[in-house]
Amino acid sequence: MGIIEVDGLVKRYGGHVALDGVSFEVGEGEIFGILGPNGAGKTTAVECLEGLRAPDAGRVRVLGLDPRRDGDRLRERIGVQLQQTGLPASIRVREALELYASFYRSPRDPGELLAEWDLEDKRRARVRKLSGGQAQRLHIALALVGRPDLVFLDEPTTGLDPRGRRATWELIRRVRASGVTVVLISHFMDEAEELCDRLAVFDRGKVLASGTPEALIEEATGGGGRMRFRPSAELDVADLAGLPGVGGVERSGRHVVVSGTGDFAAAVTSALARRHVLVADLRVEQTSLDDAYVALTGGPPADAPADAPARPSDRA
Ligand SMILES: Nc1ncnc2c1ncn2[C@@H]1O[C@H](COP(=O)(O)OP(=O)(O)OP(=O)(O)O)[C@@H](O)[C@H]1O
Repeated sequence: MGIIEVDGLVKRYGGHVALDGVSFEVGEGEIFGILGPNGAGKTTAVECLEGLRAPDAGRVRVLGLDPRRDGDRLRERIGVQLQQTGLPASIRVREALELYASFYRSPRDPGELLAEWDLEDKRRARVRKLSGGQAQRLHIALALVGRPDLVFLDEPTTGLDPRGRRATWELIRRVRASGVTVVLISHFMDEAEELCDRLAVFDRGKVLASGTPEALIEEATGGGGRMRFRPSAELDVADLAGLPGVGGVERSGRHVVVSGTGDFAAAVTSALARRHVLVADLRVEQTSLDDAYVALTGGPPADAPADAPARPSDRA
């Protein structure tokens, strides 16, 4: 049985269909990603899971409970990271954790959470004075106070610098390692590929695809990768197009870009060697979740911040 089971979920706002027969399942101990462009229905789906919205049709079970009927019991066992906590602006970090702890029968020790989320130095700081990264970490710590079995993290690394993002990824992995199932809403494809065991791509109220990042990449793009290089001598690109596994060859300025599957890179390398052509600036990239997302939704994440870190490529 899944920790979350969603089958044929429909939610309308007036005449607008926000969720149009959504189905997916989340297994125990997974980090499950919910991806999709703005307005795809991600928040609406998560709100239905948390019992905050009543579905118009379909079946939703979270930890074996019906979120609408058993909302109180469910909320004792889930943690929700909110972008805005609605905390009084003058409250201090430690007080916020103590306040949240008071809502639960057997809460985590606030001091332990301060240490775990690197907020010890800030325990007496007012919440409104925290930096973006510190506030983000506090919001996650608050979601964990009640020892949840399942936690919903909404864009947990938005606004963090690259080091902060990696540190947060590590902590999210630790949350999972402690036995908590994680549902992660994200616009960052590198983050989803790095962290998620499985994920669902939403678009216009439907789930376009779900599965492991690897399966999604394979399904949406056929897998494979791209090779980009600058040849040392004139090269007839048509010669490369017929090699085994090669799907496409194009010129990009002085560079040649070859895409393909299987052992295409080895075939291209030996063809070049036979023609005594050397390569410079060689870069080989595996097809990424970003490519799969673009293939599925027809565009990049609509609101991915312009300074979103580029996906690291495998440089040969
Ligand atoms: N309370 C509401 N009343 C009317 N329409 C709403 C309401 N909430 C959301 N919608 C609409 O439902 C659709 C799905 O919205 P939702 O917030 O679930 O998308 P999302 O995928 O979370 O988007 P984002 O990435 O921007 O947060 C959108 O078209 C949105 O405008």
